[in-house]
Amino acid sequence: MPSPVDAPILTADAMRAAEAACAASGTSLATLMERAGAAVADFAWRMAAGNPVLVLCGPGNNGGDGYVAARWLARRGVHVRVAALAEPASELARAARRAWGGPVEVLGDDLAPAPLVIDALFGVGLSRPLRKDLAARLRGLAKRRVLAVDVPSGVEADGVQPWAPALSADVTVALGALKPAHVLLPAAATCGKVVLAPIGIEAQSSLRTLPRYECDSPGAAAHKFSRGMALVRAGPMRGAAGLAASAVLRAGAGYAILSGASGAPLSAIIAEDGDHFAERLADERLGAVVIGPGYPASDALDRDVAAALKSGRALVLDAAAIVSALPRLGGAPAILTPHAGEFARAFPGLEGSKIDRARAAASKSGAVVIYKGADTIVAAPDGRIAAAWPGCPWLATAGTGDVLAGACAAMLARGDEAFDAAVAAVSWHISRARAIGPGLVADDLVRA
Ligand SMILES: NC(=O)C1=CN([C@@H]2O[C@H](COP(=O)(O)OP(=O)(O)OC[C@H]3O[C@@H](n4cnc5c(N)ncnc54)[C@H](OP(=O)(O)O)[C@@H]3O)[C@@H](O)[C@H]2O)[C@@H](O)CC1
Ligand SMILES: Nc1ncnc2c1ncn2[C@@H]1O[C@H](COP(=O)(O)OP(=O)(O)O)[C@@H](O)[C@H]1O
Ligand SMILES: [K+]
Repeated sequence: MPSPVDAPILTADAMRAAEAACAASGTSLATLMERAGAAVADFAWRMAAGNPVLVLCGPGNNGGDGYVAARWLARRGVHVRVAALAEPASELARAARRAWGGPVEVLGDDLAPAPLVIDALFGVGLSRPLRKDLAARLRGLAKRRVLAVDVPSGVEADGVQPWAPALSADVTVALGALKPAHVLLPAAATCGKVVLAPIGIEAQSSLRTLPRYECDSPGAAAHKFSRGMALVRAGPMRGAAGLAASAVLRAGAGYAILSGASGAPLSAIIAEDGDHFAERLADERLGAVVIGPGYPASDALDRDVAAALKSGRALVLDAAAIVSALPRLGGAPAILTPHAGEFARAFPGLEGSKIDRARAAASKSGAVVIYKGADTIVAAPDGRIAAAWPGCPWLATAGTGDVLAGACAAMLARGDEAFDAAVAAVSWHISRARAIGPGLVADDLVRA
């Protein structure tokens, strides 16, 4: 289910800093917790639809949010029970429990379930995986509707550790901002629908979810060259380059040239056999060049990559062209589009979450990196990052990456700077895939 659009994503440390800044500017943490619990209660009230609710509270402030939510639900007439894993360990959580004032059951093996379970056991403060006995007890509550407070308990918020929650959520209420775990696998797949409760925190972040894709119509005075010209270099597997060239046109550029192929899937593409690549690279109207789709590592690829780099054009480098170009990029405007295998070859030894690794790759290469996959991350060398979860799983089929490379070139040729072009291309790709849905093959993405 789509995440909130263009929403801030904060790590646990950044969240704590935002929380502290909020406190320093006069909004107490107790107020934030009150807002958080009230927001959770609001979503829970709608989800429960009149049915009883069971709130599971942990020892920290995530548990504190749970006690507050229970109080608000009871006030709205919901039949709500609370079960605690342990005594509250923070002053805020203790106060929230006192204010709840109702009975607190023990989260033991014999705990009776309820149609809606609110998971307020652990949030961003989780410091280790869930104990096996607790995980087993929680699994006994599965098959109920689950609303997770901030993150499903057991998930590490920064998305570095692959720890699994015992209960997958139907809805996760992200407090103040999204966390990396909401947009990175494996955790993201356990969050269900993620909704954002702003709670009044100033959540500034250069790490955000994808904006909505918006396609501007060409201006009334547009012509094919003003809409942008892109050149796709074909390797031995012509079909891949043909998909990329088709995507150049479908994603909104006005003119596509396929160099090194005698035919193209669309008649509108200028297909050129023979060696006119260098000549085309010199065309002043050229806005972007794609190399890599269907072009395995070879001396010929290295020569073409070198020529493209020398031309100073904005480049989209896919597959083997990424490793070929990397040592020679030198700050040239470029978008790299590696999938996981290509990323590991191009950027070995990086650590941290997928976001951390994408950020490091962009900073190291000086290029915009689209680290593809079900949880695609777009990273710019200046630190801007866009997270594309959830994508469209129907894209897991051959040739869709070639289409994405062509779409990147279209956005560059239309005049976007590299990060904006990459973000627009990823949004275009996913929105198109969603519109097609079941049975999608890569060619469908570039049909009318
Ligand atoms: N940011 C904001 O603006 C706001 C944040 N708010 C809320 O606060 C949440 C963060 O609260 P938090 O920092 O108190 O941490 P939390 O997640 O409750 O857990 C820490 C406790 O769990 C324990 N513990 C850890 N791992 C464990 C394990 N595997 N198994 C067992 N125990 C384990 C740990 O103990 P220890 O590690 O010391 O043993 C400690 O006692 C945040 O997610 C949001 O819901 C809102 O209230 C208001 C605005
Ligand atoms: N499970 C998935 N869910 C969403 N998107 C996916 C999934 N698997 C792959 N994709 C997307 O599909 C595309 C596949 O690209 P790639 O692996 O390069 O394929 P190819 O080289 O065959 O074109 C990428 O844009 C990737 O993000
Ligand atoms: K939780």
